[in-house]
Amino acid sequence: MVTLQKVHGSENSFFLFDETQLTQPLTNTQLATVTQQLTNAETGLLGGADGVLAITAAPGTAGKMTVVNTDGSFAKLCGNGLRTVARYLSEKTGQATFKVHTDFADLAVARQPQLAEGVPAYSVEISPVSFAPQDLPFANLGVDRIVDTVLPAIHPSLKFTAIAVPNPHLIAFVSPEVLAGSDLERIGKMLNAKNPYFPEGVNVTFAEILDKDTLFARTYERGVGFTNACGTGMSATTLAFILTHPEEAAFDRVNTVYNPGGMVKTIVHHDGERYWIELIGNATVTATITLPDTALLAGDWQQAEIHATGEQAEYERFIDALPHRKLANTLTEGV
Ligand SMILES: N[C@@H](CCC[C@H](N)C(=O)O)C(=O)O
Repeated sequence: MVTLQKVHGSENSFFLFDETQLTQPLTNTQLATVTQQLTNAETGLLGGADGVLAITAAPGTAGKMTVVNTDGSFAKLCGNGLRTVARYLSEKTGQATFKVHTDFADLAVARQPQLAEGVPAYSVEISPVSFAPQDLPFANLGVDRIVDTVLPAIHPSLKFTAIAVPNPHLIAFVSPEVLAGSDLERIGKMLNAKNPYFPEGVNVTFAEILDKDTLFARTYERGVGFTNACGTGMSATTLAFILTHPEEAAFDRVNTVYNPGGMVKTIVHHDGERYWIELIGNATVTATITLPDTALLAGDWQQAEIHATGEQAEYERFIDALPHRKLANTLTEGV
């Protein structure tokens, strides 16, 4: 038997699977298949999810996180997911601060005070950061760095910033009308199908500046489509905010980033050589699921024993009291 958790950060939802329960970890092909079966919105478990967070042993850290998108592609990082992995490993090991291994870096994570009664929170490091074309990667756009740049091949007037953190993000600051309009979906679909500009796809975020240090962000995700929130996207967007709007944002200052699934806090640091971002937000477990490992591999949910934790009601109470819920609800209608 294996036990999974259904988790979310800002309603960006995942199945968390600790593979140390198995005698040997799954192959990448098995993990991609399990992810596609579990997360499918129609045939998956509990209405599906945006991806799977797989945990394996990694000496010198509390564990390794592997992120698989719902389409079976592997992601370089996941910020909302890392908070839930941080919570899982914190509860498993009893540690409050530690490192989680990913393919690109060992990332510092820490337990934080609850956001509200029954809403556990964790902070996670988002890094490494790069603007280099080969790290995103991008090509055929006539530039070798995209910071506040009009890209006529993508949109006639929006100014874009492209940042790998290390997964790829393309960001534009937009008006409320453009935020609610059809450009985000059009650009997200174009750049995540076969295209000459971002050959491996890219997460596309449109953000509205609400105030000093305050944003509303919406993301069309690589390998997924629209999500309620993208943690690495909100982290990269905060860095883009500081670089492109220095009168409204600054390094080492706490930002609030609202999103369709809730809100997070972000702090961007720069020591002259490198950038890194602290992402702070909820790590919510909505259910635990126990099933035979053979059933998990076969995508057979009939023997799954599901236990709802009750945390979702507390999370919903928390977000219902947030500002900008009307905007969030309007954006998610019909998606
Ligand atoms: N939602 C995630 C990002 C997940 C990975 C993304 N789809 C990719 O392929 O880069 C987050 O919270 O960061």
